[in-house]
Amino acid sequence: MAITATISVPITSPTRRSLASFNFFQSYSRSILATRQSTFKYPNSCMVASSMKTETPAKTTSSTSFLHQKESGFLHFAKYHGLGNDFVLIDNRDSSEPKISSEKAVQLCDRNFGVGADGVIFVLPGINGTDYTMRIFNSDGSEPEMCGNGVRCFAKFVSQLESLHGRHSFTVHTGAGRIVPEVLEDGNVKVDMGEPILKASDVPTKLSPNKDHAAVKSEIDVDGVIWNVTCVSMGNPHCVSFSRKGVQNLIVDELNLAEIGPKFERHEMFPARTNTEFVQVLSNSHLKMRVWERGAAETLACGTGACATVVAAVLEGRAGRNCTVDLPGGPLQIEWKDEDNHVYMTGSADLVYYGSLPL
Ligand SMILES: N[C@@H](CCC[C@H](N)C(=O)O)C(=O)O
Repeated sequence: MAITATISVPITSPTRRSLASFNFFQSYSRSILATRQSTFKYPNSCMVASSMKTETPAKTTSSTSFLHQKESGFLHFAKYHGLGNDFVLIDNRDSSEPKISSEKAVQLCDRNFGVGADGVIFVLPGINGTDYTMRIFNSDGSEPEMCGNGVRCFAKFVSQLESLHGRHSFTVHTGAGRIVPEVLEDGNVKVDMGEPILKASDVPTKLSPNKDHAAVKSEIDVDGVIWNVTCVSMGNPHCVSFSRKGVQNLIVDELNLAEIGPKFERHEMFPARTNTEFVQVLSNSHLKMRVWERGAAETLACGTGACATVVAAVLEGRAGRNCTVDLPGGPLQIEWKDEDNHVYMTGSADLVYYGSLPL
């Protein structure tokens, strides 16, 4: 099969993983049409959502951009990552149905035979009064309700599509309800992730509630080992563990996630499967976390997981409401605010490259 792919690489140096993806194109393409470009091109905006808030909303007037190419038969995408949790982003603003199927998303996410990513994210028209809708397929093709690193990447992608600069925010409809990302002056993204769901049956978990309808520091038998877990939903389900029988504070680097992660993910106590966070407390405001994601295996970071971790740490009395969470891919700042019960996540989201593939 003759495949023609184009890639535009931003001036920032690509990560180890993106180089792998770049190599994929090199080996699979009969011709590579585009190489490095030294500046981003910000196109004219074709759709700016009504409730979008911008401070100093400067719009450039440069004519075309890679992302606005519309040849039929080609899928144009941007590859982004949030702390190494990487995604293929697709501009789907002209239709409320995703441009590709979940099966195709699985192929794209394959790190050997595809682009390579933890998920595929679509920017769709807003519903219920929001500016946009975000949908996502995990790398196994399942569709989660929400993705924290993904929504930061989504925000940066929308900023590029709409040529927005300076500080600005917009509303995003997700399976977890209305989420509000705000792109900050320094390029980081702060996201109002809404309220955590603690009622055990809503997480969902079959573990018996033991504190205000929530499962907090509950015992669970995973293949003969007794772990303590607190279950939290950030729209998607999380099971957070700081300890297991005989070990009061986990040393997360010692854990074999490839072995234990799948056993949590498909444990009978989690009817919708679960994401699992393994957490080491470094101080009252500093946590170290590794994650086994539902539908995506171990990833370098998980935004909803970091939020669930801070909520669980507060519920177990292990840390305060404002924490830095160190993930294998880098840090996230998480605050569970007392005043409004919302969780706020701040972190980076970076463009890796643009690409095209035949559909
Ligand atoms: N990595 C994401 C979470 C993605 C969804 C998750 N795998 C699920 O199935 O719930 C994040 O940053 O939150």
